[in-house]
Amino acid sequence: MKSVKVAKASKFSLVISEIAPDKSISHRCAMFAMLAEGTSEITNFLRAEDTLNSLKIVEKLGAKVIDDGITIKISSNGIKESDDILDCGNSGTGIRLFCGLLSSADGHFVLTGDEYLRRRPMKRVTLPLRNIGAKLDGRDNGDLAPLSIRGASLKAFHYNSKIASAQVKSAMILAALRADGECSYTEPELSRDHTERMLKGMGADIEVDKLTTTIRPMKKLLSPLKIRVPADPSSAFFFAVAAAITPDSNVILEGVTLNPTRIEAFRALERMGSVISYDITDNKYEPIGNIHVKYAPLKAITVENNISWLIDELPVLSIAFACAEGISFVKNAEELRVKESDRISTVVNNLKTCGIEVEEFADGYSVKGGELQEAAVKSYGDHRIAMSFMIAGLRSSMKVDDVACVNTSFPNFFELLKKITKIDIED
Ligand SMILES: O=C(O)C1=C[C@@H](OP(=O)(O)O)[C@@H](O)[C@H](O)C1
Ligand SMILES: C=C(OP(=O)(O)O)C(=O)O
Repeated sequence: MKSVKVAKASKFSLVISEIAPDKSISHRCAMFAMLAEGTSEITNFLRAEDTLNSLKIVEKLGAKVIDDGITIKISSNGIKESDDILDCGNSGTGIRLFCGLLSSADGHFVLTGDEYLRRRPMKRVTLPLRNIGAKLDGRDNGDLAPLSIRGASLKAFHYNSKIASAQVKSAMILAALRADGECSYTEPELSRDHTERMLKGMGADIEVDKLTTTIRPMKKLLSPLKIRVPADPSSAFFFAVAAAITPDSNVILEGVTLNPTRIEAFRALERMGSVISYDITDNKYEPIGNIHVKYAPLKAITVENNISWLIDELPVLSIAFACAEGISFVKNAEELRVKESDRISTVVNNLKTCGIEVEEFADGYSVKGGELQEAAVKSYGDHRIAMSFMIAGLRSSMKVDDVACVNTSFPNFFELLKKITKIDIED
């Protein structure tokens, strides 16, 4: 799929029940099933490239996976050495969490990924894991994939992380489950907490006290997961912004996880003036429900706190900034530079191409609200950049090149966008 042309939209009113299932939770379902005794049963698993790669890896590691198209059943008899490399594709979550899971497994493993993933930093997990005895290596002294792991015994640890990263935290929690004593992990700001919630739900001995998670090693295998994966708020947010920038529009996004560490972008949109309500309908592992977003004129805001709670949504939030009155700022967001693309420069370059005044800083950018111009922009191979600028097209028409990357997280994005406007896909 080479490019997409998105036509300017007129007002719409939609209820969307088919938002892509949560990517973070789906990865964890596949991996955590390997720690359980018995069969985990997962419905609404995200069938997108990133998470299907994790599922394939789990199979290569010896798990039995039965998929009837609705429920995925995973049973494991311990992690086995694979006779092949383990390809995480585009997924930072995949590769970093597998580092934690495999550090103590019996055998030798090689993790790799696509050209984008092979450029992303891995020292954030390989160094702390090496410090507790893991035998991990890779290019640039363990910073770049392909990574090789020789499973080893791990020492108990107390780790103070300098970055609020759920991927690092989860890798260390997975390692801690098999370390030789009680471990703790402290982060500077709470990052998404699916790992803690899900593993606790499976019976792991994990306690969370503000920014510190204490983990006692597993004495026995955990209980299997029985879970329906909720919709992904990071995917839902594209359609929240669609309604927020299209006069007289509104959207109801159904069955989304309302985990407080995941809905900060909706809170930011509320601060900008959108009318948003939340309605909890379920609560297993975490609160789940519907989010209703109504158009209202937008005003500029500064986003600088709890950045990890909206890090993936910042590209499309920036489209809302471009449609708001005043200058919005993103600060403390240097982590954006090490995602699938350097999202500070890719957002800034594309907004400039659309005639918006922007300024780039080391840790963020500013966006002066104005009129988005019809333009042709690039995805830089990054799914969130591709989808963000397709949403910008609802305001001004837009051609976005290189959009196959959308399949990493949200394969039915195009189908849903078609409910709002006309799109031409060039294969
Ligand atoms: O743990 C996770 O599932 C994720 C954590 C975040 O990355 P960091 O841990 O690098 O902040 C986020 O950007 C990513 O999309 C998913
Ligand atoms: C950063 C992302 O994912 P990952 O780190 O898993 O590649 C994302 O989905 O925006």
